[in-house]
Amino acid sequence: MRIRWAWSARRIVRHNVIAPRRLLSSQTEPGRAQLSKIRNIGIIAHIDAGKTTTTERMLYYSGHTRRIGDVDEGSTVTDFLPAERARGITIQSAAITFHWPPINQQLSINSTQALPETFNIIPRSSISHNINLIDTPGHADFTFEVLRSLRVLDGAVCILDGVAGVEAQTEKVWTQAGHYQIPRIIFVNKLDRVGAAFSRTVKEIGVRLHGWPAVCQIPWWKDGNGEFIGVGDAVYLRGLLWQGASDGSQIQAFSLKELETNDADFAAEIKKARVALVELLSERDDGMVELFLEHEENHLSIPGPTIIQSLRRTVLQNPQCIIPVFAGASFRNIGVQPLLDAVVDLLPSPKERPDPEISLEGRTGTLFQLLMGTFPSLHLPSDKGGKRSKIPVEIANIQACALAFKVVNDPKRGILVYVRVYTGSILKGCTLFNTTLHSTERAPHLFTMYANDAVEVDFIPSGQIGVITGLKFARTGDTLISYKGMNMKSQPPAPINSLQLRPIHVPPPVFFTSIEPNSLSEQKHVLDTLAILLREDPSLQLSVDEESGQTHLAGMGDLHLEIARDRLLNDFKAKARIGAIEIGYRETISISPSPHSSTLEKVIAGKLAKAGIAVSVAPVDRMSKTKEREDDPYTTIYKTEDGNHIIIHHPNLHRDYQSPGTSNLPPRLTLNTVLSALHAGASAALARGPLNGFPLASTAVTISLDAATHLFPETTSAALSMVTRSAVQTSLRKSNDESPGVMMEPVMLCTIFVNESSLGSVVQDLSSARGGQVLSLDGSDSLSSSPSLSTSPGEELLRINPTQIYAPPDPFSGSSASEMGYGADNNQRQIVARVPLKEMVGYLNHLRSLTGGRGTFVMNVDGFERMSAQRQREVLDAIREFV
Ligand SMILES: Nc1nc2c(ncn2[C@@H]2O[C@H](COP(=O)(O)OP(=O)(O)OP(=O)(O)O)[C@@H](O)[C@H]2O)c(=O)[nH]1
Repeated sequence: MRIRWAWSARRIVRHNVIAPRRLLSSQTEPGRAQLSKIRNIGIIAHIDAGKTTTTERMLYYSGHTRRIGDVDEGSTVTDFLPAERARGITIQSAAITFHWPPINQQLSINSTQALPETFNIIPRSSISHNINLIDTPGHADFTFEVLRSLRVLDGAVCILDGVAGVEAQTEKVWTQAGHYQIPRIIFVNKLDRVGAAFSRTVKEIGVRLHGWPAVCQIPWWKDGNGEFIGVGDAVYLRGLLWQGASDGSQIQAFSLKELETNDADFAAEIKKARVALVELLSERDDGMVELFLEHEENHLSIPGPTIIQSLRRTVLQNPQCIIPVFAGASFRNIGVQPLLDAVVDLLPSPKERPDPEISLEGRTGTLFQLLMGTFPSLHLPSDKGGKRSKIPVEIANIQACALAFKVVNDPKRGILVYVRVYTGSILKGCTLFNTTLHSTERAPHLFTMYANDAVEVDFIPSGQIGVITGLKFARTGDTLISYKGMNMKSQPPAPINSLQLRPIHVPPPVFFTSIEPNSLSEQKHVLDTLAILLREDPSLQLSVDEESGQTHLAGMGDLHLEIARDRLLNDFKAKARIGAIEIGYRETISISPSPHSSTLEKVIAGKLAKAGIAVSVAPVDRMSKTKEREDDPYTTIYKTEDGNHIIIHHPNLHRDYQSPGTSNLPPRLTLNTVLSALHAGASAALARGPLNGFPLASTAVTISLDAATHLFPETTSAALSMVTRSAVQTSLRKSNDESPGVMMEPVMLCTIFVNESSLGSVVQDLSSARGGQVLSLDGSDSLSSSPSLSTSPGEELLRINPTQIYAPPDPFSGSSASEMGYGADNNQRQIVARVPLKEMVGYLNHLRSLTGGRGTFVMNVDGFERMSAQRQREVLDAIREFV
């Protein structure tokens, strides 16, 4: 029988429904969708696993596009930047909204009506859901793009290439998603390719992703070992056959009985898969044990929807020990509709997610704690004598709180700020306070983004993802608050004005390039464009070299900067010369000279400005051992990614600027503006070291600001910044004159995966030719030392024996352990090593040549390390030669 997908879903529903129910039309306008009918999901995977190809099918089957976009032709919806289309890779996360099942194909329940009692056994996927899909990039250089997206996801689909199996980048992103407690399901894609090995991939899931694969579908090969034509569904006990050369919307469903006549081996394997699935679920879910007993211990008689319920319960467990696995080949249009059903059926709605983490004045807690007035050690002005009213007014006034998780420059609509709302609703035209930039701006227009269409909406409710246009400042990663009574000139009271949703740590950039506008008249356009790039991607950093006047753009990897360069020159048509991409070395000082005091008295913009300061500098590891107290209200500490500390003592100025102590400040200055000025001055001085002009790392600057001697009625923030910069520069020079500083180089923590047979040569190459330090081989010690792949503190990794994992045999390989990739020679080994970044440039090609193309690796910045005099000379000679 040939059927459309939704009809087949209904057929199943009909078999399992207890009471009759009406088919009703549904009101599914996205802004009003009930929270339980929203899925905020991401697609994560290794580069080229097929994320974009799968996304395009999702949009097509959901009815949001009329033709299937093709990555290879450059006609996809989600990869919309010219640079992405040219390279066929995803760089920017794009969030797209669609409905699944399509509204006109659902077994719909009027959303205003109470759900029938039997709802809990109707698959959720019978009813149209609002899916917000975030496509994330797969390349390691864009890991922070992935991290930023992960923060707003409620669930994720991990796509694996059925030929390559679990790859290094997948493992990394999988683990990061685990840190955010994001429930995940897996789609084994590209099963149409020669060399596809479903079974081996399933076993790799168990071993490398540390969860029990729950095989929900098995591949269906024509005549048992021919072309990939469909899947065997272990949940609903049926075969689903896709017709070749069609758009994949026609699927033939075969019952087990039909299959037993036509393809008995396949039917037998589906039954085996069902037995394995029920057994696996019984180990983790009491509900399944009960069902099993209720159905007289017959694995095959348990209804499909109840299996889905059990799977859902296990997927939502934290940590997630069971990983549902689905099969397909998106490019051949096989397997995408059941995957969409699984998204709706198995992944959580926003209300099933843990309360989001926030930070407030450096303390962490959850948003719910804040809203309920139970946030730890929170002091609010309305607290009287330590007694607190139930929900303090400062908290009750929070009308909405959202995370700007992505800023995109759209050629037609201008800057789009993608937000996820966590509480309240963002209303069209409301005033938003940006707690990162401390700026207020209006949100003139709100949109829901469909595949090729933006629909203007009046509000973005809690749990939803939407787009704000017309914002002038908001950057990727900023927290936005709507606050009762706030106008463009006011802001929420402290500490609400410091609220940060799900803050993430971005490591220091380790590559940089110089940018010079072709002419003076081009300068403004170049700088404006750079400002947009930085709003989009705060892991890019911009600085101006004081001596050469050159602008430097720094980033996470060479591809990261290459893309920025492409966007600057090609998308924005900026006319500038861009230098070669180089490694960002640092330098540090060796000794701490005596403290230095300085006063500035100067006419700035026609007005006398006056300020004084006292500073001292020291290498961080040789700082005085008296521990600075972060909660001391008279000391403010900033720590930068480069390992620099800026410690500001302000003895007679209490940090809470609402306290009477602030009366020591000059007119128009608050303590916040004073601290920002000192921080800016010190940071500017640290941007260029006295030894070779590299930025400083691991350097501590201690600033003493005595209100009585350093502040005057004429003190301005510009004067404070200038005097601080010059005093810190003088101290750094003094230190270097007394004992020359040292250069530092970025060192990477690398996790490398190789076959047993190449282990020796890779380790040898790392330790002798590249000056790396091998920290561990496999084993738990490697995991504890590798932040990219480690679990959260206290979390134990599940170690799974692959022979205990059920997977159907691969027709193209034998079933012995060795042929499945678990024999002596093919055994995957993991090496964790610290290696200087310089030695890792172009490493992938070298690794491939050492491992016959099978080795993969991921790396993170582990910090900066002092260089020996010899290495320092070599690097400087190489740089000079290059220049
Ligand atoms: N044979 C086959 N090729 C596929 C399949 N899915 C994707 N491809 C091809 O694999 C290549 C990569 O696909 P993409 O969809 O761009 O992969 P991606 O994961 O989005 O890649 P990035 O955006 O670079 O991370 C393209 O050439 C696709 O045509 C599949 O099911 N079978």
